[in-house]
Amino acid sequence: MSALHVGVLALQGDVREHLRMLEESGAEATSVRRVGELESVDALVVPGGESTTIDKLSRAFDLRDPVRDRIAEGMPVLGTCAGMIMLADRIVGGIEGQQTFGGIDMTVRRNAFGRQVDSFETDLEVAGLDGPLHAVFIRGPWVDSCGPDVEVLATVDRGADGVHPVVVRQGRLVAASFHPELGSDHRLHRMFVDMVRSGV
Ligand SMILES: NC(=O)CC[C@H](N)C(=O)O
Repeated sequence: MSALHVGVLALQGDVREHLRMLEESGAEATSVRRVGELESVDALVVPGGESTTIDKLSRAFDLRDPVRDRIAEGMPVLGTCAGMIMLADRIVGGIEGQQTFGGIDMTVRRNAFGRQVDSFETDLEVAGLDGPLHAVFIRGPWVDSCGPDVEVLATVDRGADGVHPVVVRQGRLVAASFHPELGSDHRLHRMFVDMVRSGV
């Protein structure tokens, strides 16, 4: 089996943790900071961190358009937390002028879980995974609305605040509101690596 090269966008955020998770899931993982590095990978992870910073740096490093082009060509991408925001076609609660790579027909709400509970952990049922996934949310977004081509793989029930998608997939783009790179559960990374390997 030939090696699968998965990059982690290394402008800001949880880069090292994703590299480790990907390696432990059977991929060869490298950080991506330059266009040449982007060209050498089969798939990309956009980590959690701060979406406004990732947006600004991606433009400063001339990576924004190349990432958008690769997404348009079908490169698989896993976006987590701020990375989910970067994959959204639309944002609520962004700062003035904030841009995304886009690709998933959804509107995400930044810092959606509110001040009291902006960081919390829960056990999530995720479609396709065997048993609940322990999910760490750190000022994460949720999906306010999404188009018909978006598959919702997990939701969180916030009681009076409603039920909101927190893991979604559209084609070869997967986005999660939380931080699957924290802890020791590799199943979301493995699902992504398997998806990239199988080419569907
Ligand atoms: N942990 C995270 O990635 C937080 C995301 C952050 N609130 C943002 O808007 O980018």
